[in-house]
Amino acid sequence: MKKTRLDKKFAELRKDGKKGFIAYIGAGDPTLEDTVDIVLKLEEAGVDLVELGLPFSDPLADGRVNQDAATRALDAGATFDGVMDCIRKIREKSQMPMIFYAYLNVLYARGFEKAMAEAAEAGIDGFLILDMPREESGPYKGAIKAANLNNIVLITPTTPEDRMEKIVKNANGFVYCVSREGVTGVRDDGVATGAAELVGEIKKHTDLPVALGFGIGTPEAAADAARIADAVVVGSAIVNKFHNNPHTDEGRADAAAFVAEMVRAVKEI
Ligand SMILES: O=P(O)(O)OC[C@@H](O)[C@@H](O)c1c[nH]c2ccccc12
Repeated sequence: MKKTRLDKKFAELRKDGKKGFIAYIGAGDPTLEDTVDIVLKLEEAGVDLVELGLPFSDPLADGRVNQDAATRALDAGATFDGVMDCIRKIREKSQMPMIFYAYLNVLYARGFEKAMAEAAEAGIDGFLILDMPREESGPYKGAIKAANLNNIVLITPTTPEDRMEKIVKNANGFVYCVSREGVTGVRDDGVATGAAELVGEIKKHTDLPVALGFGIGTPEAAADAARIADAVVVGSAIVNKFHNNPHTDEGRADAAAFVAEMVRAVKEI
């Protein structure tokens, strides 16, 4: 596999002894034009990698904030083609690594191979297919590889260790460690207890970087997560901030400043 922008970014972070900051937003929330603007603002804020959720009507792993973001995107008319155009527009201005978070249904409806080829051509570096069990992934793995895309996988606190070993063998790019049970969403109790052990377990089975996410929404929690893992993922807190702020240059700059503060906390540990 040829190195993607994502592979290069993690190699660079490792070399510099720095932790990564990963921001999640819903593609098309509130519109696809806004997504172009928001992604560029995230890059300016120092984010290393952006995860874009492909809007889907039944996002079963997502909490309220991300569900609402997907609904706003669908209501505003975000389509698969529209999202690809949005990625192309971002790529005219940015080479920041970007991956898609997707539910299999959306890709299956498009035609899985076609979806992979189109996303890669538009400038996406990888996929995390949220509801694809390892046991069912056989027919899809080849298409992800053929498009030279990273195949990111999820490990959760309920993943048994023998299964964890098999899941990470399939992965490249990084492994996403879900810090707690349940769905996405900010919690006010900081990083879940047990997250450090879980990251340690994962690292027994892979040399890939491990990113820790779920429930992180403050600079303090982000720094705590960065002490445990190679990268930190923040989703709902960022989605919320961009949604609740006025959709003006000033409002966007304020939301970006909130992100920059968390990035700083991660880089300074
Ligand atoms: O929102 P949180 O709690 O900050 O967690 C990150 C999360 O939003 C993002 O990584 C994500 C969005 N949708 C998902 C579905 C499954 C796992 C992870 C995700």
